[in-house]
Amino acid sequence: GGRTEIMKVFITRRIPQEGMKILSQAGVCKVSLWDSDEPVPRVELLKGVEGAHGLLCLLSDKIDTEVLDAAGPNLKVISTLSVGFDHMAMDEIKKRGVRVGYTPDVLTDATAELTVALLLATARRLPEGVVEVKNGGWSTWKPLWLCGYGLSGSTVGVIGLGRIGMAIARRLNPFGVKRLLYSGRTAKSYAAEVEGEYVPLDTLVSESDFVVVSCALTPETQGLCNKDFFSKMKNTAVFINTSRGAVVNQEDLYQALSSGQIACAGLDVTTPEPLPTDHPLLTLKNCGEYMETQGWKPQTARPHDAMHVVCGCEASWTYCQIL
Ligand SMILES: O=C(O)C(=O)CO
Repeated sequence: GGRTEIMKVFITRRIPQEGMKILSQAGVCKVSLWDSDEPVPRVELLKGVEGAHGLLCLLSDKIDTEVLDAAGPNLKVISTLSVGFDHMAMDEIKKRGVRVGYTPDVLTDATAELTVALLLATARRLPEGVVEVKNGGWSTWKPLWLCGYGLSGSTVGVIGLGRIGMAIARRLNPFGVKRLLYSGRTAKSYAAEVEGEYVPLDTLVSESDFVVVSCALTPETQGLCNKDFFSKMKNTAVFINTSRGAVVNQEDLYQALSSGQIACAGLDVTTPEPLPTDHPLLTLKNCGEYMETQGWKPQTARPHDAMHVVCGCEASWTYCQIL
């Protein structure tokens, strides 16, 4: 047999043993890694990739021209342990003939479950309820206190009906959603399964009671949710983002929440992540990164919503029927 060229592989974080085993059993890799649960510092990344044939990176590593230059001409393949790949300069990587691997689908169910959890928690004001139970704010049951927003009979708008958007739509529909709108670059044939209506973004934003962002971060979606966007939303609308922080202009979101332009927001993603603990968004009761509103106005709740109170064990109350 011929000589086997030894491939230098740099890994930017401590990864599961199974992954390390695959690389070592291949018998052709000389692996070095940043052996920590914390992101590799930039200088160490630049040093670590030097002469590497392969790079295994994470979301937190910006893979740009500088990193590619530092790696040099050996570099053949980059794998990212992530679903998103907005942290990588794809054009530059392709130009250099470097192949890219990623891990689509591993987080589809998890992200969809998290999105539903975040949506329900935000709309039903769970974190606020927990705080009120613990701090004694819950004095007695009050019909108009901590009113929330209901999915039943609502219009849900999904921005980006990809794998994750579809998984979210499938899970939300059984809650009695009346209309499922979606927007994106193209209409999707598979949207029929969730009775999704392909609409222009403006229509989605102005007609939805829940706006769910599940698109990729691209130059087109960067800062998509801005002042203009929030100004078109209903005052009673709930905003949920589980995509990327940079899809949202956070100053504009803060204004929309603090002025009562929109009802509340649940954020799984922010810029930066996590937000500094003194960030204005974290001062709002109507913003969950979980965060609900100083600007909350019971009179803006739709009638059936005023009938639902979430606080401690008290889950709901409906109009009395005459028996
Ligand atoms: O894998 C990704 O893209 C993620 O956002 C993980 O949180």
